[in-house]
Amino acid sequence: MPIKRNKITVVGAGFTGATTALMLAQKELGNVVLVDIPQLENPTKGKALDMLESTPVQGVDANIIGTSNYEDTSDSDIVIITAGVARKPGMSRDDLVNTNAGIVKSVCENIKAFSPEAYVIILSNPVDAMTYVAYQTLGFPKNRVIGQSGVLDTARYCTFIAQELNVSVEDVRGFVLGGHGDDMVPLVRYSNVAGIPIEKLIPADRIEAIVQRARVGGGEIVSLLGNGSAYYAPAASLVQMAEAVLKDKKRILPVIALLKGEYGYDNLFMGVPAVIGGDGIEKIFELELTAEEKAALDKSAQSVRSVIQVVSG
Ligand SMILES: NC(=O)C1=CN([C@@H]2O[C@H](COP(=O)(O)OP(=O)(O)OC[C@H]3O[C@@H](n4cnc5c(N)ncnc54)[C@H](O)[C@@H]3O)[C@@H](O)[C@H]2O)C=CC1
Ligand SMILES: O=C([O-])CC(=O)C(=O)O
Repeated sequence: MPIKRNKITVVGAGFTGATTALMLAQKELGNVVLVDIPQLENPTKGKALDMLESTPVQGVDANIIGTSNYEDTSDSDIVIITAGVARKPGMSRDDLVNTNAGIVKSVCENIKAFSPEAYVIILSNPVDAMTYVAYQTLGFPKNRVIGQSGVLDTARYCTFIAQELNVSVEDVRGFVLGGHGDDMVPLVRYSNVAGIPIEKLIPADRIEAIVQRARVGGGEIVSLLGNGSAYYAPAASLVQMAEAVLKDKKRILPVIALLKGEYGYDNLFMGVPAVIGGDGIEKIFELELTAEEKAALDKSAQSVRSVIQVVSG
């Protein structure tokens, strides 16, 4: 059998979807199929063709097509779901729940029919609840249904730490647990710069300010943009997750996973550190938490549960 390029479908050709498609191609991770609704078929084809025409300049080999026909997505290795509405200033991610649940459900019915073996990565908000909707609709095993929140939240947190210390982002390690809402839990105790705990480098009041800014980092961008939400850092996060699966990298990334007792939660989708490799979510890492950290995580879990309740009827 000849070796073939990976096939990656990106559903939703808006800001996050189009940016993700371009970044996937730029990293030569595979051929990309960009899907949007039939009413936007021509603009979707146009975006894909424009991206394709950038490949000779960049010296990368990746086919990119735009479509509204799921037959074109058949047998994708990975499907990334960005379809749905984005929030505007004054809205919370949870305000999108009913509209986006309908969209994610219909998208997943098509994925199930055309790419039954795919690994599926969900971005649409409120993303913890949308990962639940995807899991319910797809009926795929839990290792193949992965939500994106923690890679982005951690990237924001690490950006602010690097800015504070004026050091390379490459040397900053931190991560964020919990739901993708304003009560997410950046774990200060497990954050370091070149192995040095940040508590030894940054005063407590500045750490608290950084944690708070990371928690509302999505809202900061929404306020600045005025009509939509972040897309460059979210797309980069999706690409890192897809790359970890496609190259079986076994990266430890914070992802939204179905918890079956881990951290004391049962049947809840929420952000936790996990090994991401060729079989999707291969292992969830459980960390010891202080009483204060666990209380913060319980609060975040409660927020996620209440949104999931809206869509679970
Ligand atoms: N989890 C996370 O960290 C993040 C989540 N998001 C979420 O991602 C979603 C997309 O954001 P943007 O790309 O900025 O929005 P956008 O409005 O630019 O693009 C969304 C696209 O989805 C398409 N769409 C709607 N229904 C569809 C369907 N049934 N099938 C295929 N395509 C469909 C729309 O036509 C539109 O082109 C939003 O829900 C946003 O809140 C955005 C950034 C980060
Ligand atoms: O804030 C939003 O609505 C989009 C998002 O999830 C983020 O950028 O973190």
